[in-house]
Amino acid sequence: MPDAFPSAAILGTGSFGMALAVLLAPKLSDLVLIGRDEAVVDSINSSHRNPRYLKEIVLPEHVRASTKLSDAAAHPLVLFGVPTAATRQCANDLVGLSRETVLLSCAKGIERNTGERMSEILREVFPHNPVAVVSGPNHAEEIAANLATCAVIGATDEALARNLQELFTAPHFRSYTSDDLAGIELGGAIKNVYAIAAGIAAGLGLGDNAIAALVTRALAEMTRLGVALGGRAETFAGLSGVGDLIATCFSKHSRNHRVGLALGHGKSLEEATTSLGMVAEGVPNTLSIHDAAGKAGVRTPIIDAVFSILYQGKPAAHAMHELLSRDPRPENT
Ligand SMILES: NC(=O)C1=CN([C@@H]2O[C@H](COP(=O)(O)OP(=O)(O)OC[C@H]3O[C@@H](n4cnc5c(N)ncnc54)[C@H](OP(=O)(O)O)[C@@H]3O)[C@@H](O)[C@H]2O)C=CC1
Ligand SMILES: O=C(CO)COP(=O)(O)O
Repeated sequence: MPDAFPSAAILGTGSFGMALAVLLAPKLSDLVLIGRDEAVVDSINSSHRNPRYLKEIVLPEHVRASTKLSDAAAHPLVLFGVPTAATRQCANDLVGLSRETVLLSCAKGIERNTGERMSEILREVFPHNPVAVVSGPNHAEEIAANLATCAVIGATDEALARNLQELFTAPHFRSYTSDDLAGIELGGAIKNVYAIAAGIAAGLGLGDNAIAALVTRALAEMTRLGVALGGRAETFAGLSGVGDLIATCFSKHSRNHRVGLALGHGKSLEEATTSLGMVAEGVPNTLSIHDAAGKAGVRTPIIDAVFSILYQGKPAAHAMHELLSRDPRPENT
C-alpha cells in the first residue's frame, strides 16, 4: 500500500518545527519547513542547521526550507508548528490547498479572543479539509535528540488517525490514537499554566512535597475545567493530560517552567519572557484559559493564582500562601 503521506510541509522553523522535521524526515521523501525568517531559511538550505533554534541539530539533507507559505500547497500534509497566537493568521494566508490536504495542529494553547482550540480555527478556515491534532510529553530538545517518547494523535476519522499514527511511529517514538480532540488540545493548553505555577513554586524554594501537591491538584483542576470545556475525563489521565503536565512541570527544557522559576526568583514577567527568546504559551494562555474558566463557571484556584501573579502584580509568595490558606474541602470535589 502506498504511504498516505509521502511528503509534508511544516509551518514554523522554531524549536518544535525543527524537532518534527528530525522525527518525520526519515519517513518522507520531501519535507519543507516554512518560516518567516530568511536567515533561518537560508541557513537550513545551505548548512542544514537553524542558527536560532536547536542550533546543534543537523537536519537530514532532503529537508528544505522556504519563506513561501504557498509551497505548502504541494504536500498532502501540512503541520502547524507556529505558536497559537499565529495559527489563525498563518491559516488565513495559506491559500491554494486542495480539499484533501490534511491539516495537523501541533501547537498548545487556545485563542486569546475567542477561546477556540486550534483545530476549531483550522476547521473554520478550511471547512472541507481533514483536521487532526498531536500532543503529549514532547519536548523538542529530546525529540530532536532521538530520545524516546509517546504522543497521542487526535482525529475523528479512524483511517486518518491510523495513517498519522503510522507516520508518527519510529523506533524511539510511539503514538496512540483518540477521537477526543477537545480533551487532547485542552490538556496541552492548560498544562502550560501549571508549568508556570510549578516553576514559581520551585523558584520560591518550596520543597518536593509542595510541588507534588501542586501538580496533583493541578491535574484535578485541569480535568474539571477540561471536561466543562468539552474534553473527556479519561483524556486528561492520558499522554496529553497528566503525561505532558509531568513533562513540563518537572523539566529543565520547559520554557513555561523557566518563566515560572524566574518569577519565583523575583524577576518581572517582562524580564522572564525576554530572556527566554522562545514562546512560552502559558503566558498568553493564562489570560485565555482564565477567561474560559470564568465563562464556564469553573473553580480554578491555581489558574487564578498564576493570573494574579502574571497580570495583577500579586507577589508570588503571597499568591502561593493564599492557595494554601483557602477554606478546607474534601479531596474529590
Ligand atoms: N518546543 C517544544 O518542546 C514544543 C512546542 N510545542 C508547541 O509548538 C508551538 C510552537 O512552539 P515552538 O516551536 O517551541 O516555539 P519557538 O519559540 O521555538 O518558535 C516559534 C516559531 O514560530 C514562528 N512564529 C512566531 N510567531 C509567528 C507569526 N506570527 N507568524 C509566523 N511564524 C511565527 C517563529 O518565527 P521567528 O523565529 O521568526 O520568530 C518560530 O519559527 C507552541 O504552541 C508550543 O506550545 C508543542 C510541543 C513541544
Ligand atoms: O509542550 C511541551 C513539551 O511537551 C513544551 O513545553 P514548554 O513550551 O513549556 O517548553
